[in-house]
Amino acid sequence: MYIVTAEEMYDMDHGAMNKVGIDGKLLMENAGRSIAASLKERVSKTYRILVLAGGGNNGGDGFVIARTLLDNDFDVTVVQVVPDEKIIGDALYHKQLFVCCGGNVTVMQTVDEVGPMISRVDIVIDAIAGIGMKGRLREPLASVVDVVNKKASYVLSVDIPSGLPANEGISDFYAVQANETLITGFPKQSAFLEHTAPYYGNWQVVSFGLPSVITSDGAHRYLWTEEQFRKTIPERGRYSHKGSHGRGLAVGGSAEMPGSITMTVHAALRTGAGLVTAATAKSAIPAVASQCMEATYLALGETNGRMNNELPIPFDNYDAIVMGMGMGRHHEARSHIRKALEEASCPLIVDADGLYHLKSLLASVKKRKSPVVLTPHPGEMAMLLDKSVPELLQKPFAYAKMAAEKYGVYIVLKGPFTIITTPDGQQTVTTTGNEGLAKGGSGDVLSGIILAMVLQDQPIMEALSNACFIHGKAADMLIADTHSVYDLLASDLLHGISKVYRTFV
Ligand SMILES: NC(=O)C1=CN([C@@H]2O[C@H](COP(=O)(O)OP(=O)(O)OC[C@H]3O[C@@H](n4cnc5c(N)ncnc54)[C@H](OP(=O)(O)O)[C@@H]3O)[C@@H](O)[C@H]2O)[C@@H](O)CC1
Ligand SMILES: Nc1ncnc2c1ncn2[C@@H]1O[C@H](COP(=O)(O)OP(=O)(O)O)[C@@H](O)[C@H]1O
Ligand SMILES: [K+]
Repeated sequence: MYIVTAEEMYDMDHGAMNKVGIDGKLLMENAGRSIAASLKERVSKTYRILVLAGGGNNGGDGFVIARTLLDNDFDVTVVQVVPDEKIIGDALYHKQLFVCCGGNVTVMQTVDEVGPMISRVDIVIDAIAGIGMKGRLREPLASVVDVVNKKASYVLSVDIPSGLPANEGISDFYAVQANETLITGFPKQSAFLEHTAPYYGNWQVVSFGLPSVITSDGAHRYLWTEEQFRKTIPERGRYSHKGSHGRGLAVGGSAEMPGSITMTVHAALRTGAGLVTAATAKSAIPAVASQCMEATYLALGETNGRMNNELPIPFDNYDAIVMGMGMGRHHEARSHIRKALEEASCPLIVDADGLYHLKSLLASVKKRKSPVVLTPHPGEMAMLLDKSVPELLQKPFAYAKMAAEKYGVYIVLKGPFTIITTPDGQQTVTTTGNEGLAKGGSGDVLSGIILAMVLQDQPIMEALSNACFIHGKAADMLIADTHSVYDLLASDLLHGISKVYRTFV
C-alpha cells in the first residue's frame, strides 16, 4: 500500500478522472459508500449520528455517507459548517441527492449552535476538511473543531482529521482529535509522523475505486505489512547448508559493554544466518561466548578492554558485515570502520558508535561499490545531518531521502514508524513494534536481524523491511502474550523472533 502526500493523492484522483474518465461524482460516491458500509457493519441503528460537512470534497463525502446511512434507516443529520455558496461541484450534487432523499441539512449560523447538537449524538462524523487544507484552520472552523474536541463522545474523521496537514514538515495546525479515521485511497504521510499520527486515532483505509493503472506509477513510499512480509520472506531450502544462509561478521562490544554484540550475533543466528562471527576486544569474548554458543569469535587487540587496531580484520571473508554496536568512540575503532569501507566487498551495515565514526567518512561512502546500510535512531540521524532531533522529526521522509541519495546509502531511520530508504529514494515504512522497545539493547537486536536478512537471497530493500517487520512484530507478539511494555527486555526479543516465524512463515 502506498503512502502519499496530498499532491500525489490529487495526481491519482486526476488520473482516474482525466485519463480513465471516471466521473468525480462517482469517486465521491464510492468513498462515501465505503465509509458508510464500514459503519453499517458495526454501529447500532439506535445510535444518533451527526455529520459535520465543510465546503470541499471532504464535505461531499460527508453528504454521501449521510445519504447512505439514512437509506439504511440510521438516525443521521447533517450540519453544514460553511455557508451555502461554499458548497459547489460534486459536493453540491451529493448534497442535493441527500436532500431529495429526505435528508435534513442545518446550515450553521453561529458556532454556539453546534455544541448542543454534538452533545445530543453518539457519533460525530468529521467531514469538515480533508487534504485540501491550506495553512492553519481559520475561524469559524477552528472553533467548530474546538467544540468537537471538547464535546463529542466519539469522532470518526473522513479521510483525515480536519485541520491536520497531510504532508510532513508542518507543525502549526489545529486539528480534530479523532477516535478513528477512515482514510480514502491511500494513507497520507502524516499518519506516520510522531507529531501528527496520534490525531488519527485508529485508522483504516477504504477504497474509492482508483484503478490500479493509475496508482501503479503513483508514489515512491510503501507501507510494509504482514502481506509483504509473507510474500517476500525467502524460503529455507530443504537441501540448504550453513553456507547457503551466509557468513556474517559483527564488529563491536568491549569488556565493559559485551551485551550489545552478544545480542546482535544471537539475533542474527536466531533470524537464520548460517554462520556468524563476533569480532570484539579479546577480554570481552568469554562474556559474549557464555551467552551465545553458536557464534564463532575473532579476538581483536585491545587497550583497557576496548578494541584497538593492532590486529586487522579479514573483511573479505564474509558475505555481510555489521559494525558499531558498543565498539566505542575512540579513534582505533574508527580505523576499523574506515578499513571496512575500503576493503569489504560485501554489504556493510553501520550502527550505533559506528555511525559516529562514519560521520567524518561519509564522503568516501559513495565511492564504495557494495551497499552500505546506516541504521540510525533519530538522535544519530540528526547528528549525521547536523540537524536537531525536532527538526529531523518534522520531515523524516525528506531528510532520509536526501541523505540516502546524497551518500548513496540505504538508511533505516528507526522509531515507532521506521522509514527505510534506498539510495535512489524509494521508501518503505514498518509500523510494527511498541514502547516496550524503548529500552537499551533493542537496536542491537535489530542490527543482528538486519545482518541475517541481508545475508539471505533477497533484494536489500526487502531484507531491511522484513528485518524491521520481524523486530517490531516480535515485540508486539511478546506484549500480547507473556510480557508487557514495561518488563520487555531486548534479549526477550530473541524468543519473539521464533514466535514471528512460527506464526507468519
Ligand atoms: N475525486 C475526488 O475529488 C475525491 C475526493 N475525496 C475527498 O476530497 C477531499 C479533498 O477535497 P478538496 O480538494 O475539495 O479539499 P477539502 O479537503 O475538502 O478542503 C477544502 C475546503 O477546506 C477549506 N479550507 C482550506 N483551508 C482552510 C483553512 N486553513 N481554514 C478553513 N478552511 C479551509 C476550503 O475553503 P476555502 O479556502 O476554499 O474557502 C474548502 O472548503 C479528500 O480529503 C477526500 O475526503 C475522496 O474521498 C474521493 C475522491
Ligand atoms: N516507542 C517505540 N515504538 C516502536 N518501536 C520502538 C519504540 N522505541 C524504540 N523502538 C525501536 O527499538 C529500536 C531502538 O533502537 P536504538 O535506539 O538504536 O536502541 P539501542 O541503541 O538502545 O539498542 C529501534 O528499532 C526502534 O524502532
Ligand atoms: K475530515
